[in-house]
Amino acid sequence: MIRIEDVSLSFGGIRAVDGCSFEVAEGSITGLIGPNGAGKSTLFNIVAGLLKPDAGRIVFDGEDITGLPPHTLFHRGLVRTFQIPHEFYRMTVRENLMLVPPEQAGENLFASWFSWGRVKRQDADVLDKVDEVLAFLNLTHVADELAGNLSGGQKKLLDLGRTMMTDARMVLLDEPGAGVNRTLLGAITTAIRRLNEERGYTFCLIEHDMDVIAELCDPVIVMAQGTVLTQGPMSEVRSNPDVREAYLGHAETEDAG
Ligand SMILES: Nc1ncnc2c1ncn2[C@@H]1O[C@H](COP(=O)(O)OP(=O)(O)OP(=O)(O)O)[C@@H](O)[C@H]1O
Repeated sequence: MIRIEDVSLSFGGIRAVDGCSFEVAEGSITGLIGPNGAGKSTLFNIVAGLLKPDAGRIVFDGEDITGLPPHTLFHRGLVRTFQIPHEFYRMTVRENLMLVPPEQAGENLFASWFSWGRVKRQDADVLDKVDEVLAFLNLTHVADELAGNLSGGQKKLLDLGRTMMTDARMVLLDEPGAGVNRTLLGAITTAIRRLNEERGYTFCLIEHDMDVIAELCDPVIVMAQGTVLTQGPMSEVRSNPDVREAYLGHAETEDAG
């Protein structure tokens, strides 16, 4: 579904992504792991249209999408989970979901925020879907709570909910488990799995929690020093000595530093 072809990007002298190639197959939940500084987030930002690579290309559904802006990718069904902008914390959970109905606001969340009156007039078309998303994610009981009052895990669920409002097909998730307690982590992994199995979403997710990766992802791509070190099922990746060395080598470097 997505093919990353020999992509490179340097920041000054640092080769953050260095000749990186892999594919995310349609219908998969593909994990992207690797030690700190391996280039995972930079690669995500390239795929999501936030950074342009120095070389290489990104092919989505057979079309070259390299360098296309996020709102164009959004309309093609490629979405990166949103960091909820601070202003949105002063809106309720329900209002946050109402801001991203499929055909308009997600293109530019700030634009929709400034034209809130217009968005509200579309309520009738959107409310059913909002209710469905709230129920799916077990957020109905906090629907009228301000988003800023949610726990970290609930905010991540709301992020997923906003993705669901967009009819996404391919979702890039950046550390869905970071800073989330175990109970809500279970809710998040269940939601990801259900979206994959029941709605056909394809996921590519960066995650440092290996339990989350082992539970959800096949295949797992391991990046180190800007490129792919190895890939395969978690059981294989876990026992690969090169992977261990990449992580340990990094830890030693950090210890030394
Ligand atoms: N905007 C930037 N300017 C300069 N250097 C950057 C920038 N963004 C990333 N880097 C560098 O590029 C390299 C790759 O960083 P990146 O954040 O992509 O790694 P990562 O695998 O996502 O790491 P982590 O797991 O810690 O998030 C690192 O050496 C980082 O310091």
